[in-house]
Amino acid sequence: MNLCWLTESVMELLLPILLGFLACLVGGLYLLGVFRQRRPGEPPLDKGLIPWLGHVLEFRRNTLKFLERMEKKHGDIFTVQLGGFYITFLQDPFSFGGFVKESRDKLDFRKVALHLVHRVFGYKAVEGERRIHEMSNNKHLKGEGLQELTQSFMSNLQNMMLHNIGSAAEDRTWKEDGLFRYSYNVVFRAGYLALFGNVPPKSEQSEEKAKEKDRAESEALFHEFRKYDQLFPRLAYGVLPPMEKLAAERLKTYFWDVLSILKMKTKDNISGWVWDIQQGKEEMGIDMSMINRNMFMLLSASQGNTGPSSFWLLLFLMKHPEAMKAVKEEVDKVLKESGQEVRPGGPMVNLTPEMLLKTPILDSAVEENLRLTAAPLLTRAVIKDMTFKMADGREYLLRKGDRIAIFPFSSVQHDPEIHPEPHSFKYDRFLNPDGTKKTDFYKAGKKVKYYTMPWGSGVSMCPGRFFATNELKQFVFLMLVYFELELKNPDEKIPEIDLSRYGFGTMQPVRDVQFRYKLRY
Ligand code: HEM
Repeated sequence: MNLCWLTESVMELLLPILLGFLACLVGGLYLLGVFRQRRPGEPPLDKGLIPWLGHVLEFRRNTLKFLERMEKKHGDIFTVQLGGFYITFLQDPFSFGGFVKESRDKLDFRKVALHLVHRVFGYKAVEGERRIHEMSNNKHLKGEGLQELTQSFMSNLQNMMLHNIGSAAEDRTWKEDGLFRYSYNVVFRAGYLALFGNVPPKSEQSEEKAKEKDRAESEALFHEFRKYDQLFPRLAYGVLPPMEKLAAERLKTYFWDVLSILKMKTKDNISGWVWDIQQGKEEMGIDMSMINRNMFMLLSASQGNTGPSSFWLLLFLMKHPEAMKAVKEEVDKVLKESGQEVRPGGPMVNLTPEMLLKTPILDSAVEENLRLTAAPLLTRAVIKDMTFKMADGREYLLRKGDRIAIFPFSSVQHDPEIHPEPHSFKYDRFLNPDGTKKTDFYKAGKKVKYYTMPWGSGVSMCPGRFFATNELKQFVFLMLVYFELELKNPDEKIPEIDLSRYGFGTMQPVRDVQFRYKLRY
């Protein structure tokens, strides 16, 4: 009798614990994705062998190869498990319209972006702030605002590239540098100064001193930025080891301080783009420390891709003499028509926004360069259960809480049907025989609307694309009109790309390439 009572009491005590344990186990298995099955009407599901992680290791190792493998296995739409997320990849470019144009209440870009910017920049976005960005983007990264910014980039570029040219005999000797280091350094610093402002001169005589300070401060900033840049992909994936996590925290604090509102308000020539965003946020009552973090985001978005892109562009031109010849002839012609020339002791060449409109060959080379090296992953959160319609009429169910993504680098930019010999740099790929811009590209006999997407598309399309294009063109233009360039080893192969950066914009090389330059005249 007593024993029975004891057993009953123990059971009474244990049952809730057992049930709790069971619930945790089921919940845990659920989170690990063990119960997830493909439902009728959904795209093929591939969870991978490792619970919760799914395919994330292979995906991170080489996104391009992984997606090619999945496409071969499942076709042009499939869902894979990646670190706890279920992401549907859409590989059919004809169906991109449904991704790009779908309303925000079904497919939302913001949700994905907010998660990333919090992890990478420590920034928490505030309801209603997007309007401030949109207004500033429209006013300062297009039209007249863009012209002003382009002009400001030009004078800062001259300061970075040409400050030490004079009549010294040294100018006529070859200088050697790493092409990646040189291009990224110069374009980053000129872009940063154009957007975030210059050190103000204290008197007439000290203008040169102020320029010198601009060079020194921007050099220090670039140095720290490169450290952050190298941590970036692993920081974004949340896989930094503890020591590097500490280093990333230290770097974040450095940038929040250097780019802080207080420091910035001591500068001259702050761009309208940065100023309006900062003012708009102050007026909204957003905390100063958050605005400082936002400034770091703007620095990273605006400077993280343009420098690496300028490196690839110069390298491709140097490796392809026929392209170099065509671009050189074009820039020399535009310079001559503007009535300017490069001569010893003469005024610096000023490349105006009007001159930048007269370079179709360089435009095509820039576009081709981005096709080969810009590899963003475009992702949207699925906000509610929905049906996704493919261009050929197939329909697939997408689940609330999942994500959908496109990786145009593989699905269009390297598709041999759309771009024959997709791994080759063909400077005139985006030129019609009559010299106008080529926009007609075909797959299976049908015209492809999204034939290259270095800037993303739709709501999240890069607002800085016109400025970035101008920056690339200005940099190459000055390099070609002022300098003779050559690779230290003309037979050197184009370096492989660092695969860990797939998905984060412009790719970087695994190693630098040495080059030499000296004044042309
Ligand atoms: C070659 C240079 C550049 C490339 C390849 C590039 C590419 C991109 C891409 C692919 C995205 C969005 C991707 C997505 O949908 O998630 C983006 C976003 C952005 N870019 Fe750029 N970009 C470049 C230069 C610039 C410059 C110079 C600026 C500013 C002056 C800039 C400002 C931004 C901003 C603010 C965003 C975020 C937009 C948003 O939140 O909606 N970018 N960029």
